[in-house]
Amino acid sequence: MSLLPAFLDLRGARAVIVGGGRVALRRAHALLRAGLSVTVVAPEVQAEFSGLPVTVLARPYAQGDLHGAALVVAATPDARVNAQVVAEARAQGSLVNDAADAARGSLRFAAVAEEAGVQVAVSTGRELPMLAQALAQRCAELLPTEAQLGRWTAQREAALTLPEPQKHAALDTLRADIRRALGAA
Ligand SMILES: C[C@@]1(CC(=O)O)c2cc3[nH]c(cc4nc(cc5[nH]c(cc(n2)[C@H]1CCC(=O)O)[C@@](C)(CC(=O)O)[C@@H]5CCC(=O)O)C(CC(=O)O)=C4CCC(=O)O)c(CCC(=O)O)c3CC(=O)O
Ligand SMILES: NC(=O)C1=CN([C@@H]2O[C@H](COP(=O)(O)OP(=O)(O)OC[C@H]3O[C@@H](n4cnc5c(N)ncnc54)[C@H](O)[C@@H]3O)[C@@H](O)[C@H]2O)C=CC1
Repeated sequence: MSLLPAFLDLRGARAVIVGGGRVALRRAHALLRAGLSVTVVAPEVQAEFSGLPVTVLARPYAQGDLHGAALVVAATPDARVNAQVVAEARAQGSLVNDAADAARGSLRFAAVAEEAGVQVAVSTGRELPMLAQALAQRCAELLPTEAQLGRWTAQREAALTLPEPQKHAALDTLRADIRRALGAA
């Protein structure tokens, strides 16, 4: 069995992060980049949170804090608290990540390479973040520039307006150009 590789559009959805440490901060950045509205619940939060557009509830997690959250992250060092968060999230049908024990949650975070909307996300299917990061870094070296993406997109759109068999030929040429640029056989 493998995980479902998918990219979620959760713009505007509510996310709750329980815990305010280094891991919570990384998760907050990822969720904000994806347009979610983030609330952090933790008695103490990293100073960097004050510069982010997040709502901070400066207290320990309590049952009910996850109400209305489409996505939940449990990122405290206390396995019992994380388990309560995962249970509440699952009971209300939210996606949930347990930062200390990924197998308990329904969502794992990936290492990501990104350029102008092209995203390559790596999961190792286990807990080997250094491999995920190294793979994402290699992928980042292959990502086309925004200008190149613009040219290829325009080329494809122009090809789609052609009648057959010119359309087919133009798409084949573009496919070959892209594969050559990326060093794909
Ligand atoms: C299962 C998973 C969590 C999930 O997604 O549910 C997980 C688990 C664990 N990570 C640990 C440690 C660290 N992880 C990082 C960094 C990243 N970790 C990420 C993903 C994942 N980490 C998921 C699996 C990914 C996969 O393998 O496919 C990345 C890719 C994405 C992200 O977190 O945003 C992100 C790079 C972000 C970037 O580069 O931007 C650093 C910092 C660093 O390296 O700089 C450290 C500290 C150094 C170290 O200890 O290595 C520990 C030990 C904890 C302990 O000490 O107890 C566990 C738990 C365990 O292994 O039990
Ligand atoms: N997935 C990953 O990449 C990694 C996961 N981890 C795991 O994630 C957990 C958190 O790691 P860090 O962020 O480094 O920890 P940290 O020690 O920097 O921060 C812990 C945070 O949890 C908060 N907290 C403690 N009890 C709480 C409660 N009852 N309710 C709400 N908040 C509470 C603290 O106030 C603090 O903000 C660790 O247990 C570790 O096992 C650690 C490193 C990487």
